[in-house]
Amino acid sequence: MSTALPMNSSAETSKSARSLGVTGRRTVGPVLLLALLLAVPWLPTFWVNLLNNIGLAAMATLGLVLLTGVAGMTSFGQAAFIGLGAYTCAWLTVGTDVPGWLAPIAGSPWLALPAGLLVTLAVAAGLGAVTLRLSGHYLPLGTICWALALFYLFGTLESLGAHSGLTNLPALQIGAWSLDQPADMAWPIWLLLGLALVLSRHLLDSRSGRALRALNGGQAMAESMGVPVFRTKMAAFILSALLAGVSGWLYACNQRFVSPAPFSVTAGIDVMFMALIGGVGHLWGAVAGAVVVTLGRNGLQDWLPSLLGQSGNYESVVFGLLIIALMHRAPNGLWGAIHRRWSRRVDPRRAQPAALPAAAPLPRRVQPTRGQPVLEVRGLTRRFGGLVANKDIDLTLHAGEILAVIGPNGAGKSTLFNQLSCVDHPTSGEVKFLGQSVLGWQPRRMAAAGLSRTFQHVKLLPSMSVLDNVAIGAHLRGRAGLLRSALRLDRAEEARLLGEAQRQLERVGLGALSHVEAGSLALGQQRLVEIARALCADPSVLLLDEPAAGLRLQEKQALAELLRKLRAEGIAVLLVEHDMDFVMNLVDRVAVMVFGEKITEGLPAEVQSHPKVLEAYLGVDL
Ligand SMILES: Nc1ncnc2c1ncn2[C@@H]1O[C@H](COP(=O)(O)OP(=O)(O)OP(=O)(O)O)[C@@H](O)[C@H]1O
Repeated sequence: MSTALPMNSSAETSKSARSLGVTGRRTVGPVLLLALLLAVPWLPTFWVNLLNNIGLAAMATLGLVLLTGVAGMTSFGQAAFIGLGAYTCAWLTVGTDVPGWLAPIAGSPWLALPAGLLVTLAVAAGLGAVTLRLSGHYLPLGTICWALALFYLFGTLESLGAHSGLTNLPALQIGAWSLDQPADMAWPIWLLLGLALVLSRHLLDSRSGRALRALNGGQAMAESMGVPVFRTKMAAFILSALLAGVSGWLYACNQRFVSPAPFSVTAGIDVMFMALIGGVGHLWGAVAGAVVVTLGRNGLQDWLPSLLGQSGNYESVVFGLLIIALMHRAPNGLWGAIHRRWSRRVDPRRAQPAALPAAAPLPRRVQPTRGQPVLEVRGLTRRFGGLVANKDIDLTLHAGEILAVIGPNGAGKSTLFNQLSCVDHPTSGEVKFLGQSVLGWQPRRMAAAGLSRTFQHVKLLPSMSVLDNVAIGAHLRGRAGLLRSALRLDRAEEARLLGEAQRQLERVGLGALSHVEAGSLALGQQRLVEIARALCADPSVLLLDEPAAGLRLQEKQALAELLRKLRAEGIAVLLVEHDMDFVMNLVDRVAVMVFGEKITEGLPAEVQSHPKVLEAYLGVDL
C-alpha cells in the first residue's frame, strides 16, 4: 500500500511518481501489516488491546481525513457515528425489544454490519442535509450540536440500556473460529483498516477523488468545473460516517459491551486530534495520529503519577501542551513532516514524468458555427446594495472571435465575468448562451453547456499535481462514481481523462511539469495551468480573467499564439486583461468599461483613439 497523500497527490499519486521510488514504498504497508498480524499471538494481551484500539481509532480518523483534510469540512461528530455503528450492532444482537420484522437478522453480529452501515448512512444523509449548507464556523458548531444530541440519545434510550449500555454481545464467528479474544479481533480490525486505506487511496486517484479535493479550492471553482458541490460534500460526509460506523461495529464486536461514554463530543474531539497530529492531509496520517494519541495517552497515564504524584489528573494538561508543541513544530502533522523531509531529498522537477497509459482521446462537443452568436448580454445590471457594479450592459460574443473587456480597476469586469459564468446572477437584464436564457442556471450547468473559465485570483489546489489540477476540468467528460473509482473499475476512463489533461498541458507549454505540485509553479505558470484546466472541458466559450498577468514576454507571446489557434478552431474567447499591448495585438474587438458601464466597443485601433477611453485611462478631459 502506498504511503501516498491525498492532498499531495503530485509526486506520489501521479504515475510519474513511480520514477521517484514510490513503487517500493507501496509494498511497505502490506508487509508491515502482515508482520504485525503474524506477531499478534506472541504479544501480551495488553499490547494486543492497544493495537486493536489503535486500529479502531485509525479507521474513524481515516474518515475524518477524507472529510476534513481532503474535502475541507470540519466535524467534531465522528465519535457519534462510531456510536451508531456500535449501538446498532449491540441492539440487534442483544436488544430485548428488536421488532419481529428484524428477527431474520437479529442475533448475528455479521448481519449487524450492513444494518449498522444502513443506519449510519440514513442518519448521516439526514444530518448532512441540514448541516452541510452551513459555512465557516457554523459547520463545526452544527456537528457539535448533533453529536451532543446523539450522545444524549444513546444515554437515555431504555432500549439501548441507557447509561449502563448493552452487555454480553456475541463474539464474531468464522466457521468454528470464535473471535472472542483480542488477538482474534486484531485480524478483522487491521484487515478492514488496510482495505479502507487501499480503497481510499484508489478513490483519491480518480475523477471522484479530484472532485472531493476540488471542494478545498472553493465552491466557485468546483462548480465552474462541473463538480456538483453539495452532492460531493454529502458523499464525503457519508463516506466519513460509514468508516466511523465500521469502526463502531468492530468496537462492539471487540468489547462485546457498549455504553455511551466512548461516543461523546470529547471523544469526537479526540478523533480530530488524531487527524491533526497524524496529518489531516494524508491517509497514513490517520494511522500515525491513532498510534501517537493512543500510545501517548497510555504512556502519560502510566508515567505521570510516578513523576507528579497521584493527587491530580495531569494527563490531560500535559497531553494538551504536547499537542500544542507538536502543532508548532509540525503544522501538517507527523506524516506531513515525514513527507516533507522525504520530498526534500527528491526534486520532482528533475524527475521525468512517466508516460501515461495510451488511451483514445475523449469525444469532442459539436462546436457552434463560426460567426454564430454564442453569448448575448442585454441590459445586464448588477447592484451590490447601493453600488451599481454593472449598469445596463449589452455585449455579443461570436464563435471564432476574441473579445477583450478592458477598463480601470473596479470597472466591473470580474462582476460581469461572474454573471456570464453563472457564479453570480444579475439584478436585471438577460444573458443568453447559444440562444438559450441562462436565468437561474448554476455554474455547473453553464460548464456542461460549453462555457469554461479561469479566475482573476488563481484557484488551483497547490499541493495537488499539475496534471490532477488540470484533470478537474474534464470532470463532466467522465462518469465514474465513488464506488467504481474505489474498486478501480474506472481505469480506462481515468486514462482518457488524464490523457486529455496531459494534452492540454502540452498545449499551454507545461507538459513537462505535469507531475510537480501546482503550488510550486510561478504565478504566470499557474495561470497557464488554469487555462489548460478550462480547455480540458472542451469548451465553446472560454472566459479568461487576466490570463497574461504575471507572464513573461515569451510566455505572453506563446499564450497569444495559443489563443489565436483556439480562435481558428472556432472557440470564442472573452478576456479581461490590463496588458494593453497583449490585448491590442491579439483581439478582434474591445469593449471598454468604466464605473460599471460599457462606454464603447469596437476594433482595437478605434477604441485606442476613442476620447472617452483616453479620458478614462489617462484622466484627460477631452
Ligand atoms: N460581492 C460584492 N459585494 C459588494 N461589492 C462588490 C462585490 N463584488 C464586486 N464589488 C464591487 O463592484 C465593483 C466592481 O468590482 P469588479 O471586481 O467587478 O471590478 P474589476 O473591473 O474586475 O476590477 P479589477 O480590475 O480591479 O479586478 C467594485 O467597486 C467592487 O468593490
